[in-house]
Amino acid sequence: MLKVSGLRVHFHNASPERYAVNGVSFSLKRGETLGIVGESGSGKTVTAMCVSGLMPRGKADEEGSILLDGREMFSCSEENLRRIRGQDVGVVFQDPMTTFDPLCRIGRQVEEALTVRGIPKMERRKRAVEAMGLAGLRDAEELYSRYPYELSGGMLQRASIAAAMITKPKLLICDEVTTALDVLIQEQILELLRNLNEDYGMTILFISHDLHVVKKICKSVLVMERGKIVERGETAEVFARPQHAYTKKLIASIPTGAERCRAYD
Ligand SMILES: Nc1ncnc2c1ncn2[C@@H]1O[C@H](COP(=O)(O)OP(=O)(O)OP(=O)(O)O)[C@@H](O)[C@H]1O
Repeated sequence: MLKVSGLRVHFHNASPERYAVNGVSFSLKRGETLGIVGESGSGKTVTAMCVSGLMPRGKADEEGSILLDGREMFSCSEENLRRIRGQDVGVVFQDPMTTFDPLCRIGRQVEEALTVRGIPKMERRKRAVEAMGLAGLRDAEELYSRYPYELSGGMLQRASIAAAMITKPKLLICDEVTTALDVLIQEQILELLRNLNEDYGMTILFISHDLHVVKKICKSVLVMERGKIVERGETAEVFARPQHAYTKKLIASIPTGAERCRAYD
């Protein structure tokens, strides 16, 4: 479904030899869950932005190929990219607090991808309530009319997943979606994503700096360091037998369960 080949990205304001992404290739089959892990600045988000067609125009040189269902993303017009994003690719970001406009009711924002496609109001509302329910928001009908400040961080993240899912995209890209949430809420969001994958066959590209989180949701994983993939494989296998020194370092930096709990005491 997704085939990325020789992706290279160089920001115009970076030094000539510094590539944000430097020769990344991978593919993703329908229904798979693939994680991308790596430290801050390793190129995970830039890779995801290229795949979702969100790279800011005129700021970087991009090379390589990204085929989404056989369609080359790099040759798409801005309008087509917007359509693909609204229809085939859903994206969820780290901070649900900044995803939503504080002055606009939640339901209206969840259904935005349908608004731009000209779907009538009643149909939009019905589908927004459905998507919010699917994302595990109870009383979705009532929450539809609430404002963002009336929802907790976990509820807002569920609402942003609902917004990304409303068009039933083929691919859901999750960029650090649990990072801003506390441990219990993290678990609930991971469970929601697991269900979306298992029950609805949703294909997920899951980006995180935290291998521990990736292990819980992704069947396979790519490890990125300084713009390159240094290791890839089944997540369980990479965990059990990491080959690259950088992967070993990432695994060693994962806090134990007890340490994670203490951090939230
Ligand atoms: N708009 C931009 N302009 C210039 N350089 C950028 C821009 N966005 C990202 N970069 C650079 O690209 C490189 C990769 O960044 P990227 O955001 O993909 O890293 P990351 O692995 O996702 O880390 P983080 O988790 O901190 O976002 C970094 O060196 C970063 O400074």
